[in-house]
Amino acid sequence: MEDESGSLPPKSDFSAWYNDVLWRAEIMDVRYPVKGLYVWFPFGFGLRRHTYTILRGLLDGSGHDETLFPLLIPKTEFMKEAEHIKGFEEEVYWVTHGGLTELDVPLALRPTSETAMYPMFALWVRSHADLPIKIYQIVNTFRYETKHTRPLIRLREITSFKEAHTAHATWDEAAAQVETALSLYTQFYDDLCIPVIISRRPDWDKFPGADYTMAVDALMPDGRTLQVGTAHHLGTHFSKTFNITYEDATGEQQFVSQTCYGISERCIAAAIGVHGDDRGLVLPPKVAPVQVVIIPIIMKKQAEEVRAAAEALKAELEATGLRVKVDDRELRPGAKYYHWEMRGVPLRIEVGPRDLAAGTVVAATRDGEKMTLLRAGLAGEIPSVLAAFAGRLREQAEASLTSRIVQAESVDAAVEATKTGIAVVNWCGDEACAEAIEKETNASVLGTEVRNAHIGKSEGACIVCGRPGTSTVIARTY
Ligand SMILES: Nc1ncnc2c1ncn2[C@@H]1O[C@H](COS(=O)(=O)NC(=O)[C@@H](N)CS)[C@@H](O)[C@H]1O
Ligand SMILES: [Zn+2]
Repeated sequence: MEDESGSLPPKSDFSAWYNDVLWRAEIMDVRYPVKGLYVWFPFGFGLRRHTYTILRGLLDGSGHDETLFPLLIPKTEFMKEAEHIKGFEEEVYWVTHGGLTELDVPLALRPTSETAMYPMFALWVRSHADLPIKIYQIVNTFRYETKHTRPLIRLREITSFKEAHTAHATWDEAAAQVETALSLYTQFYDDLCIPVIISRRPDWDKFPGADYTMAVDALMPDGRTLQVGTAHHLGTHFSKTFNITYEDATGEQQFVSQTCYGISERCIAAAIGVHGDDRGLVLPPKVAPVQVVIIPIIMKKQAEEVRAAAEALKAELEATGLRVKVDDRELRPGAKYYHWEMRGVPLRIEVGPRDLAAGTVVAATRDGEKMTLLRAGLAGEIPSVLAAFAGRLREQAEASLTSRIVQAESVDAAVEATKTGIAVVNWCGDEACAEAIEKETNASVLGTEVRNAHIGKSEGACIVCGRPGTSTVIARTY
């Protein structure tokens, strides 16, 4: 499937680079004959698997139980929560027939699973002792997106939709769970070496049926932000609709308070976009399908010894849990370097006759650090080499984000700042002022109550009307 002809566009031409690298690094095959649906190549599927292993570990480690609900939702349930319907009625796919038989109740393909899960929550929750519920599932969901679809970014079948849903005795407990979700997401993106900005979405952008929405945004190389996660406080909107109640200590029936929080394969789009370079992917070691590639330098003499040494090293590194490949194809080394750099392999180790004689190897990390390492005890060195590489990825991404966050004291300054990144402005919270800002900047109000080490909690006059405002992030978005 590899297409060596021609070269990858420069990353500065991000849209072309992104589409091309998904093909050349064998992540996704976009030729599937349904708009917004794409095929995972095996290498890409490995990247997905390692990424979601981290996410599962964080969820399981913070008291969530993984589960699985049906894909099909009866229209009777789907149509129960008014705001939810309004928010999704233009996006939901309907199944109307089973074979030649028309269904008496049309079935929705889940766009998200509130209306599949919450009728069951009503059966599960009787007393206080049944709370909290903290479950998640990693499933495919379907949204008839009318905006420009893009692999990993805006899909009609979201293949890797991690949705968590919780139920609590009180509103405050649910609010605390939203905070837990946000710190879990921050840890997850830190594992991917991706810095994020967390903010509270304006009310017109919150999840349909939620009290409020907290969002996690990453900044992509083209200066647009990508919403890579959200956490919603649902209050009692859904528990009132689906009658999810528990008997409290006084014997009163109380509606539960709920949250839900989701991440899709956009997390992989962010890892590809934020870290990639002109030679292809640059993958954080924790998620790289191949963490170390060994290149035997085959010469006439000692060819067999070199091959054997490469295989022995592979076995030794795999024994420590690393994902290792030996590339002994009949290709010149440069072609091999190109192949694995395209696939973002964090560490390359060259083994040749000179190395055998010297008892060393030449190692190169994907960001260009070259070093000669002792062959003896090499396996013990790799984790720190990879950790240092991940640290450099994190620093570079952090620097790239902060260099594109600009405090803007006026609408004109916000127009300039949002051409390349994120403007931080004071906004009074009035929708009319937001519309004025969005119109002038051709960007969006991402949110308020901003949480990011580099963005202060400034207060000051709204840049439109002059009334008291608070710091708000503005950016062009996907
Ligand atoms: N069409 C899409 N393609 C890829 N990812 C998407 C798409 N729509 C939403 N997402 C991602 O999925 C996340 C969760 O979606 S959501 O609508 O905000 N929230 C929910 O559906 C809630 N039920 C929480 S699970 C979003 O933050 C966004 O990162
Ligand atoms: Zn204002």
